[in-house]
Amino acid sequence: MSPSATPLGLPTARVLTIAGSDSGGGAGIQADLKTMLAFGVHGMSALTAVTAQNSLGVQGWWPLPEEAVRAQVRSVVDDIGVDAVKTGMLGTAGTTRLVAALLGELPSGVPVVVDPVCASKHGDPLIDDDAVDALRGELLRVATVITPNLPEAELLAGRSGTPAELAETLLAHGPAWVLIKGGHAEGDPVDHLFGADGTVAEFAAARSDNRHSHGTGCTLASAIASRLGLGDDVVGAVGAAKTYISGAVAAGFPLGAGIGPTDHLWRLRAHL
Ligand SMILES: Nc1ncnc2c1ncn2[C@@H]1O[C@H](COP(=O)(O)OP(=O)(O)OP(=O)(O)O)[C@@H](O)[C@H]1O
Ligand SMILES: Cc1ncc(CO)c(N)n1
Repeated sequence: MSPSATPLGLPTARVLTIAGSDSGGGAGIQADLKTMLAFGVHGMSALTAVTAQNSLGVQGWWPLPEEAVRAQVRSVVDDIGVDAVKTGMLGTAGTTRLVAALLGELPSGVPVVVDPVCASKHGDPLIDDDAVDALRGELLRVATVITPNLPEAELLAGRSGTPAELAETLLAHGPAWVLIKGGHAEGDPVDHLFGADGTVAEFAAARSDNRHSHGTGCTLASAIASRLGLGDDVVGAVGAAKTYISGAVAAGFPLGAGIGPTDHLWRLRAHL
């Protein structure tokens, strides 16, 4: 669908990310806004937490006051408006509950992509233990699509199992779609999409042996939100996002001594 087909007939879509900051620039808000730019949409942000983070791991994180999160979301929604929303690191149980409530107040039909971020690529926690219940009990039900990786799907489902079994448990918590990402599995990364309406789809790609894959989850979810904001259906949006993340991982580059970022500009690099 062309960008001129956004709900308000605007030349682009307005997409809001509610997420944490990654000082290293590869994940979080920074990845989200870069991805949105690459998809030609207008990216906006509500910051939930600040992390001190680099290619080696997360050295610390600090939540923002809930009042600040509420004010950022309201400022954007009340004036500029949103065609799609993506959530990432929410950090605390209180912020998770607040964001669920704010998303419940959105005009009906605004797609919401929930990336249930629990840990960084290095396994460093990005969420308090007691926030998992809030994620499962309050955030999933306001989501159009949730995008857990395998460990997150098992944590939220409270069990292990095949992607189909995990998705069945997660769909019971209320999201319309569950996309279980395969980046953590052996072999080529296959992402499995399940709809509450019974739709099942698989998105496969060749595994890139590039280790510089910091922020893949944030990037994929923001790409899905961007395409949904532009009017794609969920299957189309996930397909476009998968193509984008596959190219971005393959082009990821070595910044720092550990896991570097993906290249959000990989499609345009040759033209710069
Ligand atoms: N090495 C790889 N090659 C190609 N695609 C990959 C690779 N690693 C991950 N992906 C893809 O990236 C997307 C994100 O998956 P992943 O499981 O890495 O998410 P994540 O763990 O939430 O990421 P992060 O926590 O780093 O943000 C998926 O579409 C997955 O298939
Ligand atoms: C701020 C932030 N959000 C999400 C992730 C998950 O990759 C990360 N590493 N940092």
